[in-house]
Amino acid sequence: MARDLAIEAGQQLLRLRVRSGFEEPEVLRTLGDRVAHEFLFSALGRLRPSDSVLSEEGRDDPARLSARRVWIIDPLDGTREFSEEGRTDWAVHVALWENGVLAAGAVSLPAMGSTLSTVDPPWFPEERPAGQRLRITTSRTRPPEFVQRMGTQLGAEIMPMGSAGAKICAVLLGMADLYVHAGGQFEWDSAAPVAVARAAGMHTSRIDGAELTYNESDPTLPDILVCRPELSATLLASIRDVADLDSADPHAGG
Ligand SMILES: Nc1ncnc2c1ncn2[C@@H]1O[C@H](COP(=O)(O)O)[C@@H](OP(=O)(O)O)[C@H]1O
Ligand SMILES: [Mg+2]
Repeated sequence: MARDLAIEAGQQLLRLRVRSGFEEPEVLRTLGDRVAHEFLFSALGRLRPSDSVLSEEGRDDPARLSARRVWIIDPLDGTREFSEEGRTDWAVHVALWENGVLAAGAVSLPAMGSTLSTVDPPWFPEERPAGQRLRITTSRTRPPEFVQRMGTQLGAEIMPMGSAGAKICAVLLGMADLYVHAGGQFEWDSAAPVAVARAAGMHTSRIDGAELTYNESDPTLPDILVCRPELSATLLASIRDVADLDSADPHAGG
């Protein structure tokens, strides 16, 4: 169901882009957030009336804190990129949190014509090609301040991209080796792609190695590392070297 809903919301967003054009990016961004949220929120209300919903675009209903099942959705992740003609790095995220764990999730990448989900998580090759440089994907507009130092230390290539979901899918599809973010983010930015990444066997954690947890009373989740499992120890050590983890402000936004 998460996958079907993410696909349908994505189709609506593609049609909206065609109808509106790109002359007024701010209007397109506002409409995109609203159209996708309204579709998902009403579909979940109809299909799963007893469940709670935590959405980037909705009011935070405190009932979710005592609910057994909570849908954590980002109706349009990569809103900025959605409003730029020709860009494909935006996504729809639908995740189900159940009794403390992410039970299911789907990320649709409508402009790429693809959807990744926990139903059939992508397979990734057991080994990276020998001698290949590491590829770090990170935010186009708000990369962590330490990412250039990390790249230098690891001799890695930096691949800026929009949307947390699109970046995690890039790692899952072998287009990048890791996604790192710090400085601010929310549960809806990562819940669905992290569900898929875990199902595929990827490492997912905070940048200090702590577990990512969802449906917390404060939905901020400011930093994340997603990578191939065999890289996690090296990457967490590199982040410890180049980032000032003690001064990281968990409530930084922007
Ligand atoms: N410093 C920050 N504070 C709050 N949210 C942030 C952030 N940096 C990134 N994000 C959010 O994380 C998502 C991916 O960001 P990016 O494209 O820069 O990698 C975006 O979601 P939305 O597009 O749903 O708003 C963006 O708003
Ligand atoms: Mg988002």
